[in-house]
Amino acid sequence: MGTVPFSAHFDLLNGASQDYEPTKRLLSKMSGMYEDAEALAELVASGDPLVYEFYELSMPESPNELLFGTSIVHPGKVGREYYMTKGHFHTILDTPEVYYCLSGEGYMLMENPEGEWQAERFAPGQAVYVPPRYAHRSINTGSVPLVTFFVYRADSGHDYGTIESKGFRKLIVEQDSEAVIVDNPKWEER
Ligand SMILES: O=P(O)(O)OC[C@H]1O[C@](O)(CO)[C@@H](O)[C@@H]1O
Ligand SMILES: [Fe+2]
Repeated sequence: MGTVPFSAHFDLLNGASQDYEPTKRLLSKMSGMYEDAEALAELVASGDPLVYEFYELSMPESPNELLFGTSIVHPGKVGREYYMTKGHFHTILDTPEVYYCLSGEGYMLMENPEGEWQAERFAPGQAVYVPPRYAHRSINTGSVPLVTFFVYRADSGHDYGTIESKGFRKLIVEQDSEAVIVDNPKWEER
């Protein structure tokens, strides 16, 4: 027996769902993921801000099912680096994902184990395809929440370990009031 048809509501502007509870990621849950450890410690000590949250459905972990929901990355920076998600590879590396931007602005930063990388722009109405094998991280470069709707194969799984230990090859930072993509100075060392 498979799942039964259903529908769910997600607000077009803020991504919130009346039907589900969000998972919240506070900055303290991301230590080591931003380049400026001192700025991170100060922010955590002065209130531990909410960096992002997501509404994700619970589905059977089957290749015949899809998982979907909304992701909300709040505006802000840690040092010069914009608020972002942890980012992950899928445990089943060959599974892709689609993100559709509902509101806000930013980037989807992607890289594969072969070292190819790309940053695709998020703006309302813009869909981003994350191909198989690409780690992905949403980054909010704007001043309002970045809201996206995502869909992926329900058995894909999340592999956070690689990104937690090595980071991404690139960072998106504010320089002269602009969002720019720079090399991650710590990437080679680890
Ligand atoms: O899993 P991360 O990297 O913390 O990012 C969260 C977002 O990515 C997803 O895992 C989907 O890829 C969602 O659950 C959530 O919106
Ligand atoms: Fe994903």
